[in-house]
Amino acid sequence: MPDPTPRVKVCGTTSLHDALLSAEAGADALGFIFAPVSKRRVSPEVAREAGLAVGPVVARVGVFLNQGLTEVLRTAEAARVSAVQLHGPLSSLYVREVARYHPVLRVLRPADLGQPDALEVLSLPGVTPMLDAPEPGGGVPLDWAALRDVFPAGAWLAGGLGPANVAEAVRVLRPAGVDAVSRLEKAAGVKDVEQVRAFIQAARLQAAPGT
Ligand SMILES: O=C(O)c1ccccc1NCC(=O)[C@H](O)[C@H](O)COP(=O)(O)O
Repeated sequence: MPDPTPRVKVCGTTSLHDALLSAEAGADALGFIFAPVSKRRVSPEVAREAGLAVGPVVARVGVFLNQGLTEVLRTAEAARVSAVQLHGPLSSLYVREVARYHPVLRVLRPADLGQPDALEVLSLPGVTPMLDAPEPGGGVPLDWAALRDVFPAGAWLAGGLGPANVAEAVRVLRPAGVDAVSRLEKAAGVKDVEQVRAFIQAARLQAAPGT
Protein backbone atom coordinates (compact mmCIF):
# COMPACT_ATOMS: atom_id res chain seq x y z
CA MET A 1 0.00 0.00 0.00
CA PRO A 2 1.44 3.42 -0.93
CA ASP A 3 2.56 5.69 1.91
CA PRO A 4 -0.37 8.09 2.49
CA THR A 5 1.88 10.78 3.96
CA PRO A 6 2.43 13.42 1.29
CA ARG A 7 5.83 14.89 0.58
CA VAL A 8 5.87 18.60 1.33
CA LYS A 9 7.47 21.16 -0.97
CA VAL A 10 7.94 24.76 0.08
CA CYS A 11 8.27 26.83 -3.06
CA GLY A 12 9.67 30.28 -3.81
CA THR A 13 12.88 30.03 -1.77
CA THR A 14 14.96 33.16 -2.41
CA SER A 15 17.64 33.07 0.29
CA LEU A 16 19.92 30.83 2.31
CA HIS A 17 18.06 31.95 5.43
CA ASP A 18 14.70 30.78 4.11
CA ALA A 19 16.13 27.51 2.79
CA LEU A 20 17.42 26.63 6.26
CA LEU A 21 14.16 27.76 7.85
CA SER A 22 12.09 25.45 5.63
CA ALA A 23 14.49 22.53 5.99
CA GLU A 24 14.49 22.86 9.78
CA ALA A 25 10.70 22.99 9.72
CA GLY A 26 10.78 19.58 7.99
CA ALA A 27 10.23 20.35 4.30
CA ASP A 28 10.98 17.45 1.97
CA ALA A 29 11.68 19.77 -0.95
CA LEU A 30 12.46 23.40 -1.63
CA GLY A 31 11.41 25.20 -4.81
CA PHE A 32 13.67 27.74 -6.50
CA ILE A 33 11.86 29.78 -9.14
CA PHE A 34 13.88 30.76 -12.20
CA ALA A 35 10.99 32.13 -14.26
CA PRO A 36 11.74 35.76 -15.20
CA VAL A 37 8.09 36.76 -14.66
CA SER A 38 8.09 35.69 -11.01
CA LYS A 39 8.36 38.12 -8.10
CA ARG A 40 10.08 35.21 -6.34
CA ARG A 41 12.78 34.75 -8.94
CA VAL A 42 16.15 33.66 -7.55
CA SER A 43 19.57 33.46 -9.18
CA PRO A 44 21.16 30.04 -9.82
CA GLU A 45 24.05 31.10 -7.58
CA VAL A 46 21.85 31.77 -4.55
CA ALA A 47 19.86 28.59 -5.21
CA ARG A 48 23.05 26.58 -5.40
CA GLU A 49 24.43 27.99 -2.14
CA ALA A 50 21.11 27.46 -0.36
CA GLY A 51 20.70 23.96 -1.78
CA LEU A 52 24.14 22.88 -0.67
CA ALA A 53 23.46 24.18 2.84
CA VAL A 54 20.39 22.05 3.49
CA GLY A 55 22.28 18.77 3.26
CA PRO A 56 21.86 15.56 1.31
CA VAL A 57 18.24 14.69 1.96
CA VAL A 58 16.14 17.76 1.12
CA ALA A 59 15.25 17.90 -2.59
CA ARG A 60 15.93 21.12 -4.50
CA VAL A 61 13.49 21.78 -7.32
CA GLY A 62 14.22 24.30 -10.07
CA VAL A 63 10.96 25.88 -11.26
CA PHE A 64 10.57 27.09 -14.87
CA LEU A 65 7.75 28.64 -16.88
CA ASN A 66 7.81 28.35 -20.65
CA GLN A 67 11.60 28.69 -20.95
CA GLY A 68 13.85 27.32 -23.66
CA LEU A 69 15.33 23.88 -23.27
CA THR A 70 18.93 25.08 -23.22
CA GLU A 71 18.14 27.71 -20.60
CA VAL A 72 16.40 25.14 -18.40
CA LEU A 73 19.23 22.61 -18.59
CA ARG A 74 21.97 25.21 -18.08
CA THR A 75 20.21 26.84 -15.14
CA ALA A 76 19.42 23.51 -13.50
CA GLU A 77 23.05 22.50 -13.80
CA ALA A 78 24.34 25.85 -12.48
CA ALA A 79 21.96 25.72 -9.50
CA ARG A 80 22.68 22.01 -8.83
CA VAL A 81 19.00 21.24 -8.39
CA SER A 82 17.87 17.65 -7.87
CA ALA A 83 14.66 17.98 -9.92
CA VAL A 84 12.99 20.34 -12.36
CA GLN A 85 9.40 21.63 -12.29
CA LEU A 86 7.92 22.64 -15.64
CA HIS A 87 5.01 25.07 -16.05
CA GLY A 88 3.45 26.22 -19.29
CA PRO A 89 2.13 24.83 -22.56
CA LEU A 90 5.04 22.54 -23.38
CA SER A 91 5.11 19.61 -25.77
CA SER A 92 5.55 16.10 -24.45
CA LEU A 93 8.72 15.95 -26.57
CA TYR A 94 10.17 18.87 -24.59
CA VAL A 95 9.21 17.29 -21.26
CA ARG A 96 10.70 13.98 -22.34
CA GLU A 97 13.97 15.72 -23.26
CA VAL A 98 14.26 17.46 -19.85
CA ALA A 99 13.50 14.12 -18.17
CA ARG A 100 16.59 12.62 -19.79
CA TYR A 101 18.64 14.78 -17.40
CA HIS A 102 16.46 15.52 -14.35
CA PRO A 103 13.48 14.07 -12.51
CA VAL A 104 10.54 16.22 -13.64
CA LEU A 105 7.47 17.56 -11.89
CA ARG A 106 5.22 18.41 -14.84
CA VAL A 107 2.58 20.96 -13.89
CA LEU A 108 -0.88 20.42 -15.36
CA ARG A 109 -4.06 22.44 -14.95
CA PRO A 110 -7.36 20.64 -14.40
CA ALA A 111 -8.37 21.54 -17.98
CA ASP A 112 -5.33 19.63 -19.27
CA LEU A 113 -6.49 16.33 -17.83
CA GLY A 114 -7.83 14.14 -20.60
CA GLN A 115 -5.91 16.00 -23.33
CA PRO A 116 -3.74 13.64 -25.42
CA ASP A 117 -0.50 15.48 -24.61
CA ALA A 118 -1.17 15.37 -20.86
CA LEU A 119 -1.95 11.67 -21.05
CA GLU A 120 1.33 11.05 -22.83
CA VAL A 121 3.23 13.03 -20.19
CA LEU A 122 1.68 10.91 -17.45
CA SER A 123 3.25 7.82 -18.98
CA LEU A 124 6.78 9.19 -19.35
CA PRO A 125 9.41 7.62 -17.08
CA GLY A 126 10.80 10.06 -14.52
CA VAL A 127 7.90 12.48 -14.89
CA THR A 128 5.55 13.14 -11.97
CA PRO A 129 2.40 15.21 -12.58
CA MET A 130 1.49 18.14 -10.37
CA LEU A 131 -1.99 19.67 -10.52
CA ASP A 132 -1.91 23.44 -10.04
CA ALA A 133 -4.13 26.45 -10.65
CA PRO A 134 -3.87 28.24 -14.02
CA GLU A 135 -1.87 31.10 -12.46
CA PRO A 136 1.19 29.64 -10.69
CA GLY A 137 1.94 31.25 -7.37
CA GLY A 138 -1.49 32.90 -7.39
CA GLY A 139 -2.82 31.45 -4.13
CA VAL A 140 -6.07 30.18 -5.67
CA PRO A 141 -7.20 26.69 -4.57
CA LEU A 142 -8.50 24.10 -7.02
CA ASP A 143 -11.92 22.51 -6.71
CA TRP A 144 -10.74 19.32 -4.96
CA ALA A 145 -14.13 17.61 -4.96
CA ALA A 146 -14.42 18.06 -8.74
CA LEU A 147 -10.98 16.50 -9.19
CA ARG A 148 -11.58 13.49 -6.98
CA ASP A 149 -12.37 11.05 -9.81
CA VAL A 150 -9.74 12.28 -12.25
CA PHE A 151 -6.79 13.08 -9.99
CA PRO A 152 -3.90 11.02 -11.40
CA ALA A 153 -2.41 8.36 -9.12
CA GLY A 154 0.90 9.54 -7.70
CA ALA A 155 0.27 13.18 -8.62
CA TRP A 156 1.22 16.18 -6.49
CA LEU A 157 -1.16 19.01 -5.63
CA ALA A 158 -0.60 22.78 -5.54
CA GLY A 159 -2.78 25.87 -5.79
CA GLY A 160 -3.75 28.02 -2.84
CA LEU A 161 -2.65 25.51 -0.20
CA GLY A 162 -1.77 26.71 3.26
CA PRO A 163 -1.97 25.67 6.92
CA ALA A 164 -5.73 26.15 7.08
CA ASN A 165 -6.74 24.01 4.10
CA VAL A 166 -3.97 21.52 3.27
CA ALA A 167 -5.30 18.78 5.55
CA GLU A 168 -8.66 18.87 3.81
CA ALA A 169 -7.01 18.77 0.38
CA VAL A 170 -4.94 15.75 1.44
CA ARG A 171 -8.01 14.03 2.83
CA VAL A 172 -9.96 14.51 -0.41
CA LEU A 173 -7.30 13.78 -3.04
CA ARG A 174 -4.53 11.82 -1.28
CA PRO A 175 -1.76 13.49 -3.33
CA ALA A 176 1.77 12.07 -3.27
CA GLY A 177 3.02 15.56 -2.47
CA VAL A 178 1.78 19.06 -1.74
CA ASP A 179 3.32 22.36 -2.71
CA ALA A 180 2.66 25.96 -1.70
CA VAL A 181 4.11 29.40 -1.76
CA SER A 182 1.87 32.45 -1.39
CA ARG A 183 0.20 31.42 1.88
CA LEU A 184 3.60 30.77 3.47
CA GLU A 185 4.99 34.29 2.99
CA LYS A 186 5.05 37.54 4.90
CA ALA A 187 6.05 39.34 1.69
CA ALA A 188 6.69 38.10 -1.86
CA GLY A 189 9.72 35.83 -1.71
CA VAL A 190 10.08 36.07 2.09
CA LYS A 191 8.95 33.12 4.21
CA ASP A 192 6.79 33.35 7.31
CA VAL A 193 8.28 30.73 9.62
CA GLU A 194 5.05 30.12 11.55
CA GLN A 195 3.11 29.50 8.33
CA VAL A 196 5.81 27.19 6.96
CA ARG A 197 5.86 25.10 10.16
CA ALA A 198 2.08 24.97 10.39
CA PHE A 199 1.76 23.98 6.72
CA ILE A 200 4.17 21.07 7.03
CA GLN A 201 2.53 19.81 10.22
CA ALA A 202 -0.99 20.09 8.82
CA ALA A 203 -0.06 18.32 5.58
CA ARG A 204 1.20 15.31 7.52
CA LEU A 205 -1.44 15.26 10.24
CA GLN A 206 -4.35 14.05 8.15
CA ALA A 207 -2.38 11.37 6.41
CA ALA A 208 -2.34 8.98 9.36
CA PRO A 209 -4.22 5.70 8.68
CA GLY A 210 -7.90 5.84 9.59
CA THR A 211 -8.28 9.59 9.11
O1 LIG B 1 5.14 31.44 -7.54
C1 LIG B 1 5.54 32.01 -8.55
O2 LIG B 1 5.80 33.24 -8.55
C2 LIG B 1 5.68 31.26 -9.84
C3 LIG B 1 5.88 31.97 -11.01
C4 LIG B 1 6.07 31.29 -12.21
C5 LIG B 1 6.06 29.92 -12.23
C6 LIG B 1 5.85 29.19 -11.07
C7 LIG B 1 5.64 29.85 -9.87
N1 LIG B 1 5.37 29.14 -8.70
C8 LIG B 1 5.38 27.72 -8.71
C9 LIG B 1 4.89 26.95 -7.58
O3 LIG B 1 5.31 25.79 -7.48
C10 LIG B 1 3.87 27.42 -6.60
O4 LIG B 1 4.19 26.89 -5.35
C11 LIG B 1 2.50 26.87 -7.02
O5 LIG B 1 2.12 27.46 -8.21
C12 LIG B 1 1.44 27.16 -5.93
O6 LIG B 1 1.40 28.53 -5.64
P1 LIG B 1 0.36 29.09 -4.55
O7 LIG B 1 -1.00 28.91 -5.14
O8 LIG B 1 0.72 30.51 -4.37
O9 LIG B 1 0.57 28.29 -3.31
